[in-house]
Amino acid sequence: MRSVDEHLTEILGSVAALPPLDMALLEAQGTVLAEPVSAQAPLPPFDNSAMDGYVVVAADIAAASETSPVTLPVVGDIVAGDTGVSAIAPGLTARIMTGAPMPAGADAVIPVEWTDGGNATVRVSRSAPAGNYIRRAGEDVRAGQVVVAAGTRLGAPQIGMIAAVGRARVTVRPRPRVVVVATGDELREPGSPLGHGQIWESNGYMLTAAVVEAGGVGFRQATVEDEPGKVLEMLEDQLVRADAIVTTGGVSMGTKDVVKEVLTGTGTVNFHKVRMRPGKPQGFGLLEGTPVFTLPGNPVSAYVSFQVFVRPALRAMQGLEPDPLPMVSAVLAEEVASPAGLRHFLRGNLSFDRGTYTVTAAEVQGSHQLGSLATANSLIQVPEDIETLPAGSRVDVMRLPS
Ligand SMILES: Nc1nc2c(c(=O)[nH]1)N[C@H]1C(S)=C(S)[C@@H](COP(=O)(O)OP(=O)(O)OC[C@H]3O[C@@H](n4cnc5c(N)ncnc54)[C@H](O)[C@@H]3O)O[C@H]1N2
Ligand code: MOO
Repeated sequence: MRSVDEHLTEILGSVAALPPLDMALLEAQGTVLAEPVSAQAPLPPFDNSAMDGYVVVAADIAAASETSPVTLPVVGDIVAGDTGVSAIAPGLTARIMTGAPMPAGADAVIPVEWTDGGNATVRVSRSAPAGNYIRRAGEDVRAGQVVVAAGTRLGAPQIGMIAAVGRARVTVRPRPRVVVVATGDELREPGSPLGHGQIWESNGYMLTAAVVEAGGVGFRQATVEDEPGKVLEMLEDQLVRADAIVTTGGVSMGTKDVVKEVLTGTGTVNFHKVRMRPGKPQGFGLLEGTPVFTLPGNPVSAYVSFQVFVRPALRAMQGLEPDPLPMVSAVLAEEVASPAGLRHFLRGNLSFDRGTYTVTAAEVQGSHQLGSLATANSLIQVPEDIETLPAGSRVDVMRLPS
């Protein structure tokens, strides 16, 4: 038996970040930036108006008030997108729109609400300091400033930022393409009828969805029978399109545990019992350089194994830190028991009330009981050396992706 940490260390020692690719900005959504993106020019690139109103020389309206407005001749309109050079002489004003460049000579913007909105002349009924409602060049981003650092996952704000500095393409680590393979003669496709002893295939769906949640592209492969030749052939066929392969089922001690049978010693794949529950039987290795994770067949075991071993590896392949799922410290609502010597991952429900996280373990914790996983929002982690934790104890809780 090996520990969870030993197994994870072997995995992380064998996977590498995928080579970077140049991608169109919108295609890169959800990928991880492999280069720092910096601004070629300041943002905003020029001083501009923050309001629809009038540009003035502040000193000209220093005495303006509701009771004694100042009237100025309006010499023109400056709208956003104006490229011509304009200037304002003292004693004059021009109408200006939000985002339009400040004309030379003017040093303040008066919002239209402080005026009578006049066309030929305008009455200004409030004074303003120099700089009023002017957005200065470079006050958002300085020229040369890194706006999105390498290693950042590109969400909507980062994509907006990169476009704002004029870039249409970026160098990113692509999403890892992960082929998910479910094995088992008893498995039938959801949507088809079941005979006695058969069940609908669910791990393939669940793990493909988990791959997507972890930032990868999931390809669910049609179920294969427990026939060694077919399983090996199918796995080898998948290598052309896979950055990683995840299998589920066929790794324990049964006579039909074909994944273990065909992969033991193939490439660098090896099988181990890991000191955890659920998820004890695990296999991992490289097949022609591609990481292969052979997860157990019990649905909750497969899911927990994915979160503990596969997700960190997929993060490393994207050039991210192989962090575990976000963890919080919570108070146990009820006592839990845990097997000696195993790290126990219990399905739980985490809630936050008046500054404290509380977690309640699901009533049933069998590794075949998917029902209690589908209603859980977290996994309580009980360390190997603990057998009982009374209500009120502090525990580490992993939040499941939502
Ligand atoms: N003698 C022993 N028996 C078992 C041991 C052991 O140490 N000694 N370990 C148990 C543990 S722990 C686990 S976990 C399972 C792992 O078994 P396998 O990985 O070989 O998985 P299967 O036997 O193929 O299936 C187990 C269970 O899960 C259901 N299953 C499998 N694939 C799917 C799927 N794609 N969708 C839905 N359900 C699936 C399958 O029907 C079985 O009920 O071994 C224990 N046995
Ligand atoms: O580990 Mo099995 O994964 O306990 O059911």
